[in-house]
Amino acid sequence: MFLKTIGTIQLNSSGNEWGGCNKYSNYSLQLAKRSCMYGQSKLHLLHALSSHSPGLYPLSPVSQNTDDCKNNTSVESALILIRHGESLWNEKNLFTGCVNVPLSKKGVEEAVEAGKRISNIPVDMIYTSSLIRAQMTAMLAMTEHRHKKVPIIQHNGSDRAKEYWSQVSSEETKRQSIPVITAWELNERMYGELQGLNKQETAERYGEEKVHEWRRSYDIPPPNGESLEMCSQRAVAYFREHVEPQLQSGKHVMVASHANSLRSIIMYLEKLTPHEVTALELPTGTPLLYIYKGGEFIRRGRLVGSKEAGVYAYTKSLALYREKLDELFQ
Ligand SMILES: O=C(O)[C@@H](CO)OP(=O)(O)O
Repeated sequence: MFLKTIGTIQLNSSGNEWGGCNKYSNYSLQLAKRSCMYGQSKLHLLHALSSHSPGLYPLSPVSQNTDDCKNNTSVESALILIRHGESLWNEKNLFTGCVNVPLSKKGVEEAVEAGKRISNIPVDMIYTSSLIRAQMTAMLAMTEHRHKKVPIIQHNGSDRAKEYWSQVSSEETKRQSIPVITAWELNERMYGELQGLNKQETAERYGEEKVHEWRRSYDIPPPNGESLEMCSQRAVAYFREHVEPQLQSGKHVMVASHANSLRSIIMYLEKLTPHEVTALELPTGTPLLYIYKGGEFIRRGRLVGSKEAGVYAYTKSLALYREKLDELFQ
């Protein structure tokens, strides 16, 4: 039912005007253009694109007044959600959960392909789970981004690691970087005693219905594992506490995560019921784009589609961003 809903979404390219931080960005671009006219290098234009969101790196504190931020309809930011590409255990049809399995060759190709689809969408910050398949996906996708910023995984082992090991001493290098935050809260649901078992064999042993219940019901956990509801309690809480404030401050964010952690986040974004979420399936390596504005998340484009244009309907501001990339990197 959910997929059907997605399929009927009306694509609208004449959408929302970008404001807030993006006005800042447009202003920077105008300044940069003027600098170019006066014979200075294209580097200025690059600076302007880099400062799309001011105070990007190190992470700037966002407003404490969440209600003000939420209601601020002049701020509009992009949120990309992406499930990792196929992993070596997806390939073997094994329950994976929190086991830290890398991408398969096909998964690597899916991540690169996903990167092409989002290559014209601004990305200021990346959040991934602590699992390598999500991190590989994000890193590989960013190799295709036209802006060519460098994603830098932030150390998070200790306060010293956070503050000292991740230091970068050049402002220009910082501007050309994208901070990547890893969080265990975005990990795949813990599949308990099913981890490492073959999905088909498990269905034959316990019955299709039981296994489907473990895999897709909202509140029934697999043996000694997490239900979607339990997974959602940590993943959605993390999203609300860490990702949403960045969007509210005008930053464009990509979240690379997993089938079930993302199902729970999408359930929250789209206000799905526990019944509706049971029908939500996310293919590997397929990015989804949302626009955040005035406390609302608006999905742009469809869940499936082989071409960038088929996946995303650009807002005016996204189109402007793309135009500037064209100018820079033709
Ligand atoms: O094995 C897993 O970790 C997940 C995602 O691949 O499987 P399922 O589709 O059963 O939620």
